Amino acid sequence: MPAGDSAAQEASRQLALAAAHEKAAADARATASRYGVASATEQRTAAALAPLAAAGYHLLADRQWPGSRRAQVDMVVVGPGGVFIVDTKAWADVTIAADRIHRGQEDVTDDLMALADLAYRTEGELAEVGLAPGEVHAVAVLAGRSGVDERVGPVHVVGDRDVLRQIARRGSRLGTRQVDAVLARCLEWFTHVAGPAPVSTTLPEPVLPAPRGPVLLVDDEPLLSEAEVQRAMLEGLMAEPVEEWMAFLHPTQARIVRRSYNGPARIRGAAGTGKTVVALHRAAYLARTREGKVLVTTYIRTLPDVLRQLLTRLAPDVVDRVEFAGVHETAKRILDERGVTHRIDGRQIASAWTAAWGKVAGGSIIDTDRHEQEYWHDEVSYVIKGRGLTRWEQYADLPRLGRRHRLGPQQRRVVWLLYEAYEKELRDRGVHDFADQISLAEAELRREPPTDRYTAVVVDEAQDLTCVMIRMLHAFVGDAPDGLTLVGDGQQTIYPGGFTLAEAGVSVAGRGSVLDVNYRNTREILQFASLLVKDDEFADIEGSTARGDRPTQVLRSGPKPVYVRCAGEADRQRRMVQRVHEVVAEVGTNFGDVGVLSLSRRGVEAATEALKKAGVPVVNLEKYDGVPVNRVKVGTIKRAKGLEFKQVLVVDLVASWITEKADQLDDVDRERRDFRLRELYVAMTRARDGLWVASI
Ligand SMILES: Nc1ncnc2c1ncn2[C@@H]1O[C@H](COP(=O)(O)OP(=O)(O)OP(=O)(O)O)[C@@H](O)[C@H]1O
Repeated sequence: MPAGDSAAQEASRQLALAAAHEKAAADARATASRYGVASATEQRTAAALAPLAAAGYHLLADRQWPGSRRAQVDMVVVGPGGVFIVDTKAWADVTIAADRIHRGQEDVTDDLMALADLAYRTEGELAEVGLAPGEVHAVAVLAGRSGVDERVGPVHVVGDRDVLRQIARRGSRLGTRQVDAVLARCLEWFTHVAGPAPVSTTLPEPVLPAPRGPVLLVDDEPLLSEAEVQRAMLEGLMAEPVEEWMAFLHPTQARIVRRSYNGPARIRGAAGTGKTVVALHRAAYLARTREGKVLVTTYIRTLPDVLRQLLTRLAPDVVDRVEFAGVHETAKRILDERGVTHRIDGRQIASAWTAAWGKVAGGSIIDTDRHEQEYWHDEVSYVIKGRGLTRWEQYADLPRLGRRHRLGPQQRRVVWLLYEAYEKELRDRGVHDFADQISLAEAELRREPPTDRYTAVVVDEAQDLTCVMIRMLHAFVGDAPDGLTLVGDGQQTIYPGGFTLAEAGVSVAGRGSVLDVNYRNTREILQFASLLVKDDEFADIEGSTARGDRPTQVLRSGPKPVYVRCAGEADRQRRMVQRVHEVVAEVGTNFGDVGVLSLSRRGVEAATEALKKAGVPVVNLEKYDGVPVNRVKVGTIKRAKGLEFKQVLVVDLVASWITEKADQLDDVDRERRDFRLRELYVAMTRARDGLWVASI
């Protein structure tokens, strides 16, 4: 090869090398400038958050992005207000609209979704120590901005002047013990970044100029004045602390809240095991993670108000995406929206029943002194209408689940005639009863299925619902994943009309979860109440005859329940008033912590009168909506479903109800006894600390 050729080759090699160096230099400069901005803005966020350390927060910096070898999390903040995964963005020209975020023309929403995904995975990790999912927050901080308070999906977008206030205002949701548990888990989950990535030595290291001091702020403006910092911190300190269960759960509960069920699911557990707690957290979780509204419903009309109050404190961010309504209210809304006329008129309904009874049943073989008319009314309302029966053949040999008193063909025939007559009387008066309201709504939803009215339906105290009610609620969501969640306890079944989910067209096979730690009652109260139902069997909605779930753990203990045998009604009222005065004299117990419960309305009236006469402030449970009020709550046991009180007084027991032997009773009395004892069991398990039962 001629010498000139090799010189030319070497020259071009050198030129190529020089070009490679130039390119490497340009790349390094670009990276450096990115790091420069990032570190300056991150430092600014860190400076903004620093005052949180004085309020029990831990600021974790330089943490690895779990699951990624290179990416880092700017800052993880763990403290009384929960866990915040903070990512600072040095983005100019940011606009947020319709759940998307743009940087100039560029849609950078996906960038934030990576943060959302990390928060979601972190929720799962921290559920293992019991942290409720709503306590993990993804926060994107816009450097140099203030007055920003937006959401892009699950990510909270704030300015760096706002971030302190946004975190501090969460207040005190976790105690020190819980913060420690969460922190320990976070330190494992977000590992410390070991050191810088190895540097390639192919190119000679450049000689760097001496540093001219750290770059701390993007601009010279101070981030927040001392007064602003104090104001932000004070807001958090003034916020009322939430109850423990609102932020911290048993790991089993936390896992169930987030569990994905590929269709309708059932969550069961004995009284006081946190079913309502899980139902509320799950509703919030579903509202947070899905588009659309979540319905929380139950049979008792007044309970949804109480649940709404709780969710307002538990998950204020999503409370407006969760609808609370009793099943009848839900049916009414559908009928009103769809223009289906229906008229409910209590007086007309009662008169239709009386007329039908008089025409068909009075003096017949079902009109005996073994049953009050109420029994047959329940047979029509719950067993026939509740199960949606419209043809005699359906009823003729129907297994009447949960109703022990067997009916022969003749009796059934009369019951059916009574039903027919009652329906005619209702129609003649132009009215519907409450069971009609449900079946009309169910038929309407079947006729024209709703497209996206609710993304999920969560039913609390599901054992109280009739078959048609379940069908109606199922129609909202069908078998969609996580669509229908039924939460309840068959042991607390106090209405007749048992049915199986198969009959309602719902399958929860393989999608069941059980809670088994009692958080509410003391061991002593639970032992006392459980005696009532120790040999009880009930028709379970999953199709078997079941015995109640028993908690494997009862966390609290306290004084033994008090059972008093009174000389008569007057003596009972006197002792009841005395007991109320005794318990409110205890430290930490007020009138508002006391529930006086009765099987009958008559018992409620008598107790109310006696308490009022003694100057004790009372509120009827029918009027109680969960807003704390310092009055003794008086009501029927049915109204007390799902509620709890520090002190419970059960005021209209008859001694023989407890002592009578089940095997010495016939079917009629046995059935009556089963329902009565289950109802008393519900009453007694409302008590957290103290139980007082009076009989005559
Ligand atoms: N993880 C928890 N930590 C602390 N308290 C809890 C927890 N879970 C539940 N509780 C408390 O236990 C009590 C019972 O909870 P909840 O009302 O949800 O039970 P439930 O199973 O729905 O009861 P029931 O069926 O008898 O109505 C409530 O006071 C609740 O706050």
